[in-house]
Amino acid sequence: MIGIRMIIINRAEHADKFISPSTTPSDMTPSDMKHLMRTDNKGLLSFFDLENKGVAFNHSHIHWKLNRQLYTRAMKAITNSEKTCRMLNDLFNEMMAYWIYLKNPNDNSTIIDAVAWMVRFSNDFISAVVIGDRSFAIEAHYHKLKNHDMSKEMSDSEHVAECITNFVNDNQTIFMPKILRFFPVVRDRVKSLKHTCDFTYNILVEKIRKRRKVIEKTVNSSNFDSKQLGNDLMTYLIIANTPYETGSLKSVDPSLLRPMTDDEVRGPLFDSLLGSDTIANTLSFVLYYISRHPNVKEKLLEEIRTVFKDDMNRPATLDDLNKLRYCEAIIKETTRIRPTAGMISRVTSQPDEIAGYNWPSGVFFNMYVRGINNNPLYWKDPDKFMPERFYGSQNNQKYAFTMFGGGFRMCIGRNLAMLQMKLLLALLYRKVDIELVDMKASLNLRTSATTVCINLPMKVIHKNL
Ligand code: HEM
Repeated sequence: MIGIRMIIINRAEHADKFISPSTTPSDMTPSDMKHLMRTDNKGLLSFFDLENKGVAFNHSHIHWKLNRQLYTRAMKAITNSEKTCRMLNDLFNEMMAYWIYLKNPNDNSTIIDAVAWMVRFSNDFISAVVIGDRSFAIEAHYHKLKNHDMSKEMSDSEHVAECITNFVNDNQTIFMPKILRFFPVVRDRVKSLKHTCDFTYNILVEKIRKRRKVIEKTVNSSNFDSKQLGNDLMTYLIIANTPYETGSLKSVDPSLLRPMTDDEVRGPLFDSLLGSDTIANTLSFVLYYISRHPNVKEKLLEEIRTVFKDDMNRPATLDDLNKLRYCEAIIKETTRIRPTAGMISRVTSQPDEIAGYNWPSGVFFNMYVRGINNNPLYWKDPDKFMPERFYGSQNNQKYAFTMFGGGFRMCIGRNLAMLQMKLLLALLYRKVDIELVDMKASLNLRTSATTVCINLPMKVIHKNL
């Protein structure tokens, strides 16, 4: 990256040294926690108001710790819930209806840009479960494709989806040294990203204000019961440090023992929307690899038939989730070969010996996930797409496969992401077949801090219409 010295780690056995362990007691001080930060904060984090907000980019140890605890607690409650599965089924039915409206009149197929639809689906799903308030990205996308007029709510949803994609596609900009901000090419990227952030922040803050009012009304009602409060991240954040908080917080800095401001609540919600885009890109890669491997598709269909038996119309449930083992293996194998998060970064917080050398503090390390995931040292026939390799204990080397990072800063949304990806894959292949429009075309990729798919033309063939 321009202006930044970076040490690349391409051996799994060296990663453990700079990816902090996740077992340190929560009352340890920042200096006890080694290498917690992802960047040295000389970039534009404060310009984008990310420096002490949320989790993913948070550079303030005390704010990160508070957000991480609240976020983790909410994700546990949200992920293991049948309500979450129901939302997924409902959104799937909605997307399927739009694909049928868009069907070619001469046959049973619809041509889609799989990435665009996966982005909208994930956006709606993550908004519904994390914010507790659905957005209208799927519906808005359909109307956009049909050139229909849209309500403000709908065009806002479509614009948020575009903003999130824009942010994820160019997130390296926020790490650029401040001095480069005024350089001609960088200036335009910073401007575009600033618009992206401001627009999305405003939409989120508007929703937070509305929710505060609803919560106030609920808790002031004469027959108030805490179960009436929503089971979503936004509610958990709004009631944190108020008498209505249900769990306790560990070793939080005394200055943060107060209700969070709207902008503070907005932080983890913004992180979640970014996570929705990561799901969408991972799913797009999964669809691509399944189309390229008919034998894998056949095994997937077999698993779907076994799990759903004769009823291909019933909603998918949490119970199905645990049975979809091959589905999970396909997702992991896709990620091994083509990870969306191809690098995991940390900055040394104190002098340390890493990969056989002594380093001072402040050194920027990047674990080259894609290289390690595909290294023949750890993987037999790494170029072969073989989901079955994730069945046994083929590889015991820690960090030989990394999908969600590790240590204190491991992905908070990993279980929710897996839930969405597994159930959606099963629902999709139950109802339709999906093929690449051009089997010879390679993936159209863009790599920033993550690798994304720019577009993916696919043909959806509707079964039983
Ligand atoms: C397939 C989907 C996803 C993948 C592959 C993925 C991957 C990752 C990776 C590699 C990291 C960095 C971990 C590290 O530095 O050790 C991360 C962090 C994070 N992810 Fe995800 N993620 C996904 C979905 C999600 C979702 C759906 C959410 C939220 C709803 C989410 C929320 C976060 C947050 C908040 C962090 C920052 C954690 C911290 O800094 O403490 N992710 N993710």
